[in-house]
Amino acid sequence: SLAVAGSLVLGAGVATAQSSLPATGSDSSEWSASAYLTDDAGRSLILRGFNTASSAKSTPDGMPIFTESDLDREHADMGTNFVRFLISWRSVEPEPGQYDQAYLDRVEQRVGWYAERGYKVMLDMHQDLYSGAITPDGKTGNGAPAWATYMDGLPVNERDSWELYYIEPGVIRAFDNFWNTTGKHPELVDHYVNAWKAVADRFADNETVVAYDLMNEPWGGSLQGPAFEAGPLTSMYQRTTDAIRQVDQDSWVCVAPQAVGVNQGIPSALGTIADPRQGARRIAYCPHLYPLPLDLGDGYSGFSKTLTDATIETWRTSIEHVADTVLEGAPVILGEFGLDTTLPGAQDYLDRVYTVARDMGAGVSYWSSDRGPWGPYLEDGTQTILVDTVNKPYPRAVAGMPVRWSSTSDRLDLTYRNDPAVTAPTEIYLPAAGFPGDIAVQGADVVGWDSQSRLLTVRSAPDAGEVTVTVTPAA
Ligand SMILES: CN(C)c1ccc(C(=O)NC[C@H]2N[C@H](CO)[C@@H](O)[C@@H]2O)cc1
Repeated sequence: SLAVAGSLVLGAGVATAQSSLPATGSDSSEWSASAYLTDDAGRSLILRGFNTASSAKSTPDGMPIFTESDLDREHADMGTNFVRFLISWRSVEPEPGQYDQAYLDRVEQRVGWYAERGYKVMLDMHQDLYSGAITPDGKTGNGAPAWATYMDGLPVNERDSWELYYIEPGVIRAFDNFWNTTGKHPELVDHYVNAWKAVADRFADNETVVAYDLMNEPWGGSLQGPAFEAGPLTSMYQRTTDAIRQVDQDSWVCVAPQAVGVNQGIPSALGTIADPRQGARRIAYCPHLYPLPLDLGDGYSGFSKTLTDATIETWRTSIEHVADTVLEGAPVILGEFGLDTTLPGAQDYLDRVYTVARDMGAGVSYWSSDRGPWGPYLEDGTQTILVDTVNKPYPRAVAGMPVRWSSTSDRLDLTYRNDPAVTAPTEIYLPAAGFPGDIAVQGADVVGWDSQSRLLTVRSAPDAGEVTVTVTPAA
């Protein structure tokens, strides 16, 4: 048990340091963050977690191959607080107009796992290649149900790499019918909109579900670029937002640009989305980042690194234009980024992207938690470099607007403009690796320390204005 006397937390070795500490040289980069998702207490959320999981694309019950003990391990090893949880239209609406409540029960059970561990959840209506129905074995694509898959008899030839199925005639036609580019199937987007409404109706009052990611990596079929993004994609997003708001006023609606090109840094032509809710908009922007040079296999080294760095900068400019201007100051969640962690320079790439995301104020859901060299654990459970990369001190929930923060393995510096209307404390994760013993806090009063979840909570005076908190191991 903890006895809290003033700003000292007795019995847990956490003290408010008196001496002034030199600021660490944090990695220089341009800070641009201006918007965050907030929790029910009004705190700015800094979200760090994974996509869970690609395995859900093919399981009969639509659930990821990811157990509650897998989540316990992720939480204990990395202190994550967020998940982009993959759901699918085929599972929500297995037959036209019939919503599978047993499936939503399974989703709600997983959401409960995350809730019990202090996570926030974004539900991702995931598709790749439109549907499992594009090939007879059902193993190539995922997302749409078979009844919504109209290829009009056009072929889907076998391809060596999965991405190339996107340009197969049958797949392009399935997308063209979904977007009603053919003029033959206006009902498909109607169904998609209403499937989302059914999901939102289930989770509207669940404070753990903080956002809905309306479509994974949209593809326009024969419509590409502005004709697609500013046309049927923006229209579907608006219709879905309007439908969700009929049942859920408070969850964030997250919209993503088309994947091809924008994942690699090309500007998006997505149109604005109006939010009919009472009060401030709750539209977020959820792009992905996959620099093309990294796909060529040279890793993050040499000329590939030069090109990748250029991609990251152009990508950031493009993302911030859409978030700040088109979507009127929308918070950003980097819905996906990742690489084979065994590639040369992988550690530097991971550090670079997490730094850029920090400075953009972006949440991050790494692709993905699935076992293998891309993820935190190999098939046999061995850790990859990702575990120590993610397992760093970070502020998870801030009682105001973050101005800047940085951390190393054994130090965290956070400056924020205190919001006197937010009474909940600021919450900071401190890994045992860097904080094995007593903890020193400068610049704020310690409210509590939870040694199980390794969460430090601190509070400033309501009139504190701009606050700088520094947390280090006690001398
Ligand atoms: C041609 N098109 C439309 C295309 C090509 C490649 C990707 C992709 O690699 N995406 C990156 C990762 N995202 C998915 C899951 O959302 C993963 O399977 C990919 O590795 C997307 C679309």
